[in-house]
Amino acid sequence: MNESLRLAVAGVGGRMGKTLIQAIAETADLVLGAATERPESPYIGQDAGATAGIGQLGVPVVSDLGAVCDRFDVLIDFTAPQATLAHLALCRGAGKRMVIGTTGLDEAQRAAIHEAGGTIGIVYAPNMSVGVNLCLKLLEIAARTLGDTVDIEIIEAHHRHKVDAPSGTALRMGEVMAQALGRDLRSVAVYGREGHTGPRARQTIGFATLRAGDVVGEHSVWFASEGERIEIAHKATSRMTFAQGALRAARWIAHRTGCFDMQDVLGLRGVG
Ligand SMILES: NC(=O)C1=CN([C@@H]2O[C@H](COP(=O)(O)OP(=O)(O)OC[C@H]3O[C@@H](n4cnc5c(N)ncnc54)[C@H](OP(=O)(O)O)[C@@H]3O)[C@@H](O)[C@H]2O)C=CC1
Ligand SMILES: O=C(O)C1=N[C@H](C(=O)O)C[C@H](O)C1
Repeated sequence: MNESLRLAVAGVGGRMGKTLIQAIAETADLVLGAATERPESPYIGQDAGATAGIGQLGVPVVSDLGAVCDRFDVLIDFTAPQATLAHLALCRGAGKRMVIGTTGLDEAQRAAIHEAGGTIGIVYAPNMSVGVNLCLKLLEIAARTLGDTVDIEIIEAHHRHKVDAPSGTALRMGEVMAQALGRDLRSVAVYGREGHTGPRARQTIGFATLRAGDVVGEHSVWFASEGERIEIAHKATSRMTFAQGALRAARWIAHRTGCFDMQDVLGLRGVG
């Protein structure tokens, strides 16, 4: 009989951390081996199941990931950039695989993750939902087909607690479309407009950010020309969709080395 894949979840007190604990507890082939939080967190010492509101799982929340490295095979990390980088160093040293969902990382931090893929297996994606990853493929095809005949605008909305903007997903959407169009996102991105902006330049890719209430995550891309507009949109209504994607990624990376994203996990790379 196959042994269960042992997972660790970092940031169990967070919105995604709690959802991940619930998802793992409902899954037969995966087992929670370790759970972490910040040293100052009130959840330290509590049972991870209690933290997630599902009763006892027999896994205490600890602050030192290094001390529990022998209890898991894959770490799932939806925390914050600095925490993720610290966890990356530990997992690299201990030869543990990672699924990273944290957004808001700078270029150097992203490069460090890709570099660690030379040693361990990592799935790193700003959005783990199947729907969003399918949308990324549709956006690539739409951008390639419509080319310079349309204005492209990305609109995203999230809950009031989100700390980074634009969302990691919106930025990835911009990267995918810029690449399909042979543009460099760093030179064509426009992050909001104010005052006398002048008319819009065709090559630009605009970003608009909304933060309000409890919105889980919504992304919509406009391809607009004179006389018509195409919209490709995705609305997440439950964080469980991200958690299920992360578990799928954990199973997929369990026996691989290298840095991948959800396009690889879902077999979408090179499609279209
Ligand atoms: N890729 C994807 O599909 C998705 C990505 N995300 C991203 O995931 C990240 C987390 O989102 P969300 O759950 O909403 O955020 P939360 O702020 O609710 O959760 C993050 C948790 O990580 C904890 N944390 C911070 N530092 C450490 C540390 N050193 N060790 C352990 N835990 C730590 C935080 O503790 P404290 O609050 O005490 O600081 C908090 O409990 C964000 O970057 C978000 O954009 C979110 C959803 C989907
Ligand atoms: O912070 C969130 O909540 C989310 N963050 C991700 C992002 O920045 O793209 C993904 C998802 O939309 C939810």
